[in-house]
Formats: sequence, C-alpha cells, structure tokens
Amino acid sequence: QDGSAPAMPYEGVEYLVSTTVGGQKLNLDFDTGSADLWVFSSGLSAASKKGHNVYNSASSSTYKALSGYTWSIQYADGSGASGTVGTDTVTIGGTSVKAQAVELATKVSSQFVSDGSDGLVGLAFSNINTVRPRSQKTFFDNANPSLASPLFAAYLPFNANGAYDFGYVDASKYTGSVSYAAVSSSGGFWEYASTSYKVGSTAHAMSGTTGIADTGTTLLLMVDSAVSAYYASVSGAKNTADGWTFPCAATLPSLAIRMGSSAYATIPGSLLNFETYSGSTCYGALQSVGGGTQNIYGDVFFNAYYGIFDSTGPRFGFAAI
Ligand SMILES: N#Cc1c(N)n[nH]c1N1CCCC1
Repeated sequence: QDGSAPAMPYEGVEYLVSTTVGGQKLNLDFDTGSADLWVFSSGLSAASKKGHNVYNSASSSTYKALSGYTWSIQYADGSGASGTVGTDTVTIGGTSVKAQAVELATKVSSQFVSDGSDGLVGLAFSNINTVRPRSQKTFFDNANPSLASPLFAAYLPFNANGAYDFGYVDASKYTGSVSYAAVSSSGGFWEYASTSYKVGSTAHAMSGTTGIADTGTTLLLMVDSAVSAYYASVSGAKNTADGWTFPCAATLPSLAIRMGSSAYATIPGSLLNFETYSGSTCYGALQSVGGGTQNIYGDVFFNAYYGIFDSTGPRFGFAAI
C-alpha cells in the first residue's frame, strides 16, 4: 500500500502532513527522532485546544480504547505531552494502518499549544515508544509489511511543499545517486557514524561522533568543536546566550558532513542563515547540540537532501535535491 503525502512548510520551523485518524483530519508533525504517534484530543483543556484540530475518540466508530494504558513524553527542547491510549485507523497519503496505536494527549506543554501541529507521528524505532504497560509500534513498523519496499523517504525542500513517500524511492525528487550510511537502531534513532566534516574545503575530524536523521528538529545541532570551527570562518560571528549569530551580510561557507563511512552531505551556505536575529544580525541554522557526541541533523539537512529511511539494514540513504 505505497503512497505519498504532501508535507507543508509551517513558519520555517516544521513540516505538517494532513493525516486522518478515525476519519478525522489532523495536521501532524512527522518526527523521525521520536516514536510516539500522539494527537491533540477532546480531553485537553479548552485553553490547550485553542487553534488546533482535535481528535475526539467518541466520534470515531473504529476507535478502541487500550484500557489502563498511558504515555508520557519529554523532548530534548523541554516540551512534552502525556495522556491515554487507544487504537484507530490512521491514513497517511495512500497508506492506511488499521488498529494503529493512537496516543490521546490530555496534557501538552505550552510549546505545543502555540505550535502549528495537532500532534506528532513518531517515525524513529519502536523501542523508544513511551506507552506503558506495553510499548506500541510506530505507523511505519505497522505499515511496513504492506509496502512494496520496506522504507519511507522525506522530501523537505526549503520553504516549499515537500512529501513523505512510503514504500518506494521517488527518483523524481533527487539528482545524482543515493549514498547510504549504516544505521544502529539500539538507541531508537536513525543513527550512524559521523566522524568528520568540512568547512568549505577544509576537513576536520569529529572522532567518536554520531548523527541522527531527525525531521522533528528544525536546525542542524552539532558538537561544539564543529560549531566553533564553522563560525571561526565567519567574520563577526558571536556565540550569544541564544546561540550563534553573525552579520547578515556575511558570506557563509558550506558545511559538508560525513555520513557513515562513505560520502559527505554538503549543506550550502545559503541554507545556513536561519533567520534575522535583530537588525543586521542573523541567527545560524547550525547551533550547538549542547553536549554529548550525538549530532542532530534536522530539517536544514533535508532542505538539501532527500532522506531514505530503509529498514533493510537498517540504513539511511541520502541524495541531493
Ligand atoms: N527537542 C526535540 C526534538 C527532537 N530532537 N526531535 N523531535 C523533537 N521534538 C518534536 C516535537 C518537539 C520536539
């Protein structure tokens, strides 16, 4: 049951995909960095529901409660949500899963109330799903057996409509050839070795570092050694309390990231200026991951590369768009 669903850019911070849950339409944030499918539900306070589409299990004829099951998730950015669980039919583009675990939010943090999404579709590995007493499978894990090829792909062009393809690689969405990085899923992420990078044409080691392909994060978050080396080449760059800024007039070098043991993915300088910070000062799309040795390659990466999440291996494929 292959299919493709449009992904609409929202305020430059995420891409939303129209998804039906029990016949009810919601705009969900597809997140390859987490593994819970959760939705704004009728059980939320009126204040939390403001501005959102809300799923009401009582009006779905195909909803089944999972009695006594709960979920609670905290994201690295401090946001979070929690609630109860049931199953329902979830349809994304042409791909449908009956009895998909749907996590009903009865509490959401303020970041989600002011965000454009009506919930998330987690597409990381099911071993990090938060449902208790028994963890639940992701939409991709459930759909996988019905797909022609056991994979899905993310096409997220900068400030333009993109797509998530399920079950096939769409050759019309990229140029050149696909390179692959071997994935280790033990941490629950689409994680691969990422042990060097280039600022412009100058290569630097980044030993012992990995990267995760994370469509639920907006920016490129990397270890401090790489971020400092990058901005050392940008005159006027400063590390402020809010993160790295630089003069908007600066010419930004490209950043090539080694993916697995093979090829580099090159992010052009044009994609590394995220937004105006204040006046003629701009804010970088490359920021510090804050600690540890795991880089988070978010939407900015996907603005330059079609990403293929292939459960054979598993492996992560990338091809320039
Ligand atoms: N923090 C964080 C985060 C991440 N690393 N992947 N997805 C995230 N979120 C999805 C919704 C809010 C945060």
